[in-house]
Amino acid sequence: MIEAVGLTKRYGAKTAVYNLSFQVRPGTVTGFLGPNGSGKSTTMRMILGLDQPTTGQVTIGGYPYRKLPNAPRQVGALLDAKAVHGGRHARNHLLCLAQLSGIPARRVDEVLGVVGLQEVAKKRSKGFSLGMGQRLGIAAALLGDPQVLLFDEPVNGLDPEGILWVRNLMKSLAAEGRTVFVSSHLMSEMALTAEHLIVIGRGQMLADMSVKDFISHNSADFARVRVPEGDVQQREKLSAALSEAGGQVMPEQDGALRVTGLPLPRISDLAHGADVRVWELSPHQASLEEAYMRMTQGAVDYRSTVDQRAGLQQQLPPGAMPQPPMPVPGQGQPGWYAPPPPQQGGQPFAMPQGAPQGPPQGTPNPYAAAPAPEMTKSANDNEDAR
Ligand SMILES: Nc1ncnc2c1ncn2[C@@H]1O[C@H](COP(=O)(O)OP(=O)(O)OP(=O)(O)O)[C@@H](O)[C@H]1O
Repeated sequence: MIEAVGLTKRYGAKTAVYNLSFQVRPGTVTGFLGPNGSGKSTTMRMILGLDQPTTGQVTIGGYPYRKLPNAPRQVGALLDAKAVHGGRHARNHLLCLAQLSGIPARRVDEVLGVVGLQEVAKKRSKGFSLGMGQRLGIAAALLGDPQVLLFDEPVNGLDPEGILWVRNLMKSLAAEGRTVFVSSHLMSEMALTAEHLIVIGRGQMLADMSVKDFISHNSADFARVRVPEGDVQQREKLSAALSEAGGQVMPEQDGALRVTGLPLPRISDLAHGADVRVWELSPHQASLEEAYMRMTQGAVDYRSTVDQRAGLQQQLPPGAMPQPPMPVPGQGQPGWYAPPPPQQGGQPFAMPQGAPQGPPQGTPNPYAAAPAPEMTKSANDNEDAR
């Protein structure tokens, strides 16, 4: 099991990870989600002892990585698929790693088979495609047959078949009782791969719950109702009738109304009662990706100016109220999104039991005063910070 308690990492003035507490349990795939720059890689580096936490701690099986007996046999990781000696054959690369960790050479051929690189085992890795590089990185992670596996964005650059392969590999590793921690910024992919989710934004915990709970909390049913095109009066009349009956009504980009809190037959009756002609009345479910985007909306560091100016996010019809962004815990933003109450096995915005609930004493929350940056950051800022 991986356990983080109050994990915080600062690089100078930049706080990459703030007060993260979570557990990653064996026997399941745990997805680690967050937008670009949210602190996933930094967290993984701290788990692997490649970066020292500023405060807090993270352990694997009760030990910090650097104190873990026979670490390469216990923990395998794919952090950066490009971090290989490009001049070496794939097999030689793995052989070097195996020798360093006292792993027998036959295991190299085994893992080359597992990742499907036998045919190119004697090719130099600098000629590898991104997908082949990912496979080689996964092979390296599997070398020591470890019980704990960390994969940072393992499906990057893979084609659909490769993505399916990674998905099944992660699941089978977990089914063997291993601890599998996989980072991604794609909710849709994680929903298919993981059983448990840890979602962070700007280095802070946004959700720690099972995928099942995430789905039931976030994919609310709603109805879409459409009146004859351009008939604003009819639409307003219907909207008023539905609201009066206790429905929540939101105008959509294309002029339809999104209604929650009322069953379809009731909506139909209310429209009939209000003498409004309906062109469409259909049931829908908000997608998980949508829920994830909403959850991390206030915690995105890098956003296109085109996105902001032209409003690539859904354009609302005249008169509609835009939704304020999702508050990041500790940022003190007013929020419309009330996380649902904790349920069995699910703790939105929660810390695992026994972990500190607030920031460590004497550690001010670096996000408390800083509002979410409105301006676009360039990728160079990111590089400079490094
Ligand atoms: N060595 C470093 N020095 C300074 N800042 C850093 C360093 N490493 C990371 N950061 C900053 O910390 C923040 C978190 O970065 P990190 O790479 O952990 O995020 P991430 O969630 O893995 O992002 P991505 O999905 O883009 O890989 C970023 O703002 C990044 O610029």
